[in-house]
Amino acid sequence: KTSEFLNKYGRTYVDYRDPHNGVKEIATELDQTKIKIECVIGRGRWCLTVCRGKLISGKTSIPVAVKRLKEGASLIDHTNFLREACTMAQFDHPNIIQLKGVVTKSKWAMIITEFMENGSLDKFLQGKVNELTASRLLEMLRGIASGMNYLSSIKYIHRDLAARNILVSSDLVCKVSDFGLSRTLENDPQATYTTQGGKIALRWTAPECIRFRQFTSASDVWSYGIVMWEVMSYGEKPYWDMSNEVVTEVLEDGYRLPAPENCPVSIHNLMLKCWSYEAKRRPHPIEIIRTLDQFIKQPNLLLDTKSHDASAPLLNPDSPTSLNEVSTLDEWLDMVKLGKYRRSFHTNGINDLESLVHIS
Ligand SMILES: Cc1ccc(-c2c(C)sc(NC(=O)CCCC(=O)O)c2C(N)=O)cc1C
Repeated sequence: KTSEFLNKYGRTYVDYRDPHNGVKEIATELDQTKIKIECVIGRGRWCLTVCRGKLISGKTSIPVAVKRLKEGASLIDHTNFLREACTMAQFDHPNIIQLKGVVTKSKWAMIITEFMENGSLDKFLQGKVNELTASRLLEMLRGIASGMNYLSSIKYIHRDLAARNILVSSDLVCKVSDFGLSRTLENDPQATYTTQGGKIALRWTAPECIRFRQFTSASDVWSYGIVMWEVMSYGEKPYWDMSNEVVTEVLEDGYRLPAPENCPVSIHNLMLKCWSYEAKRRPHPIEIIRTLDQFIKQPNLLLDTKSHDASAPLLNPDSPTSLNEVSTLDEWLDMVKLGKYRRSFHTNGINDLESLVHIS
């Protein structure tokens, strides 16, 4: 059905304005009696649950995940819910979560997908700190880049690429998830309101989206760069406990996240390219795939100097940072234009050059 649809409409994505009708056209209506719910694995808003279950077909059954929406849910919840199904039904790629079908003819509306045993990527990595090889991490990143490239090829802009919205299968294949909702970001706990009233996950969002709401596939590439940083730092929170205001300021001043601990400089350089202020200077997803393929096939290319400490201050790749040229911390802060963050350094116990040298 999906391939017919995409052939009929070409490789472009269709944004269903009325998913209540669209879902019948594009998604497979499953027989509710063939879905056996086993347990709840997650809860969204009061009306939404995510369950593990089995989809029975003939004598066999396959593990599935089931998002269920209660009958009493609002029209907006129902519309968002079915929009996610309409969106997923149009995708067909190994790194995009696969829709098995929907149930719309019961008191619970359901979206049924493949079961992703290892759950969300951020939590998976937080439980595996320093346990995965660099090539495994790069393979995961390559899969996500491949999924992002596919979305870009059918003109779908995700708007909320983040490790929390990537799912991990039992064999560690990463798949992009969380569609439909990314139109509104309503349910993303990391999303906050901008001064103009929009809702975005600021730490993952390109500057032009924050300032002008200009979401494009190039702004998805910025978010992908943050996902790269999350993966290489095993699920660390981007910009740590810096406030959203300070994050916005440091980015405008040209600062970027430093390389995570043990992250090869060449991988960090790829992140920095994804964080080019100008959208047109960011790499196309296909370039990202080719670069990662090179590093996976020739790991010796990664034997460049590794970053030795994750707590180094945010990098401004264009400014001098030599400590030989100053005699006090305040002089150094002014030299690297970090004077306005003096308080943050002091509250974090960095009061003199000695303590600064220690962290860097
Ligand atoms: C439409 C859709 C999108 C995503 C999912 C989904 C989650 C939101 S979370 C999870 N899988 C896990 O968390 C695995 C947990 C393992 C365990 O605790 O036993 C999935 C998923 N697809 O597997 C679900 C749907 C329906």
